[in-house]
Amino acid sequence: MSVTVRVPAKVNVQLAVGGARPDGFHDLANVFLAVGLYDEVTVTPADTLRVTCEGPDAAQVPLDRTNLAARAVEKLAARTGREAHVHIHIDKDIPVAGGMAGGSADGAGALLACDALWGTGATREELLDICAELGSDVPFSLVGGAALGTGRGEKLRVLEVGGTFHWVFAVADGGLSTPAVYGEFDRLNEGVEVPEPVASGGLLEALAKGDATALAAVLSNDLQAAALSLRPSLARTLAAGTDAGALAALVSGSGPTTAFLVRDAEAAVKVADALVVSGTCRAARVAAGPVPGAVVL
Ligand SMILES: C[C@@](CO)(OP(=O)(O)O)[C@H](O)COP(=O)(O)OP(=O)(O)OC[C@H]1O[C@@H](n2ccc(N)nc2=O)[C@H](O)[C@@H]1O
Ligand SMILES: Nc1ncnc2c1ncn2[C@@H]1O[C@H](COP(=O)(O)OP(=O)(O)O)[C@@H](O)[C@H]1O
Repeated sequence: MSVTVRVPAKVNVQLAVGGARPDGFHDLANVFLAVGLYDEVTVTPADTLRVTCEGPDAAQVPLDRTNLAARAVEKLAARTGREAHVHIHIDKDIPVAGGMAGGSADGAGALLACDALWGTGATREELLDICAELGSDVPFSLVGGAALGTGRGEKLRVLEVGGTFHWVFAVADGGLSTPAVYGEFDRLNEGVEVPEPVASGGLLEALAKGDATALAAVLSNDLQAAALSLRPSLARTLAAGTDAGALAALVSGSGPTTAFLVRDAEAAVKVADALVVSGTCRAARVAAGPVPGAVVL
């Protein structure tokens, strides 16, 4: 018997970053939107813990115990007094190290899949606690939809969204390390009093109304300057998307994936084609959101 869970990628429509905390993390006002690009995680009983992965970026995914899906299963097994003896298979469509929380998606997916496989009876709160231990973005991968993440991003408040937003994602060659981008943020802000991160009222209103034009005017990412500093060529990708008619362009989270908000599904195809023709990215993907978080198929 196997259980398969489907988990979406995310884009940060606002990522407000505070100064570095004593524990090395940064306080955030992180407005997440789950979008329809998915990984599927399948767990099957086995003699030992094993991870396999397929998909265009599979070669970049670690298959040892550092894989977030393996770590999630080990944590759930330890908490519920079981052996973590499962084969985890990841069918990966989310770009790796792209600022779209693919590893977090696999962690949340493996957790939910093993919870169902083993019938642990863990509460939603217990599963969210394990997610928060795994990484700042993992709780949102479980919950999906749209949410404001505070603390290091793990404390979630679900947000109402009044419509569907259409996006194009330009996938870059190679990834960017999340700690390296936060480190570059600190370097760029040396000697600066970084303000407390606060969610924008206008942005929450635009989300609630489902108003893409209003959302486009207020999208923001405090990590964008750091990502561009480490990968200056992303400026050309951002320009190619806006030249092609995107309402707005920004780096997705820590990057290097760039995200383009567009008016509708038709505009998405046009902007994606133009991005590919521009030669400024490896691939362009079309997706809409919000979509639900991790679900058992
Ligand atoms: C930037 C964001 C935006 O949603 O995601 P990505 O764009 O990378 O997917 C997140 O903050 C990434 O969350 P996640 O990838 O779960 O990070 P974690 O595993 O918790 O932490 C990895 C490292 O990132 C840095 N980090 C992470 C979160 C945070 N609030 N402050 C930090 O400084 C720390 O250096 C930490 O050691
Ligand atoms: N299941 C997983 N899928 C992808 N990457 C993983 C996974 N488990 C651990 N990792 C590690 O996490 C790093 C960040 O990957 P990912 O979560 O895709 O990007 P990001 O943090 O930019 O959203 C990768 O470079 C990889 O070493």
